[in-house]
Amino acid sequence: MPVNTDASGLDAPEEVDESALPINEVFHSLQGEGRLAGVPSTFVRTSGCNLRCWFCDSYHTSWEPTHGWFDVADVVEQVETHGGDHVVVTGGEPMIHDAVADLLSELSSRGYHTTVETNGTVFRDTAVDLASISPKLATSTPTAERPPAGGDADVGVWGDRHERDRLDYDALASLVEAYDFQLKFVVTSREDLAEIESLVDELRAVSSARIRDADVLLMPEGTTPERLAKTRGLTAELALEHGYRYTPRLHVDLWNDAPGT
Ligand SMILES: C[S@@+](CC[C@H](N)C(=O)[O-])C[C@H]1O[C@@H](n2cnc3c(N)ncnc32)[C@H](O)[C@@H]1O
Ligand SMILES: Nc1nc2[nH]cc(C(=O)O)c2c(=O)[nH]1
Ligand code: SF4
Ligand SMILES: [Mg+2]
Repeated sequence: MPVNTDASGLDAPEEVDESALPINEVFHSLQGEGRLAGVPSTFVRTSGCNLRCWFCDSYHTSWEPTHGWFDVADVVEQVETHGGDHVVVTGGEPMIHDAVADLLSELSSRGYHTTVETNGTVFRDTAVDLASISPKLATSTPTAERPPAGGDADVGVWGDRHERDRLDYDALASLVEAYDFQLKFVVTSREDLAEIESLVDELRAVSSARIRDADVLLMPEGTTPERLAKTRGLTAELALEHGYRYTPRLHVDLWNDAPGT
């Protein structure tokens, strides 16, 4: 499915019904991140996000959302053309959309293994085989010194909103209690480790789920092999220091994070 260039925002046209989703792209690739890294998977990328990480590798779903509106049935049809049995629903933030719950249960009823890539701020009761949760750390917040990587959008209003909304322990607790999960943190700085440790401790305290250190994955920040070459050493070091897991970004190593990969 081609990327739609309607960048006018996320308001659905009048004629679009509630079962429609803003879709940025559907493509087949290898899962590049996390404990299913290397598994051939079809990716459904919704558009629109409630946060604005400065480093967002999907700028065209957050800072400048582009999309077309498609019914759940059309999206499922697109997925079926790619074959395979693993689907990754990502974004943008897929869980902000009501219709994503229908998409996931429809995919599941057709026998697909479903992963949701989510920032962990919204819980939905649906069919998720792996909740791949990436809570956002203080170092993700856009500032004048850390403007968005993809363009020159104004960080003022979004900096405050991102900082206010990036962590929701009720949503995080519901996600880890309801689903098999991984907690996948983007690392940009040594100071991230203390925040990750206290966040995981707090989540252990407020949820009934068992959270093992092996469920916590540290991922280097970067959308190019050159940038990853700079961030992965520190990320591996912090993973070893605490006993957390390290995850690579295979799609960046292999394909430079090009669209459709
Ligand atoms: C684009 S996000 C979409 C899903 C959801 N909004 C989220 O942030 O989890 C997919 C994954 O890419 C990660 N990510 C985004 N930009 C990144 C970057 N520059 N380097 C490393 N990981 C990044 C996110 O943390 C998340 O795990
Ligand atoms: N190959 C590949 N693996 C991925 N894992 C998570 C991705 C995402 O953008 O959510 C992603 C992606 O964009 N491409
Ligand atoms: S939460 Fe995810 S999609 Fe939203 S800005 Fe951050 S990385 Fe991008
Ligand atoms: Mg990506």
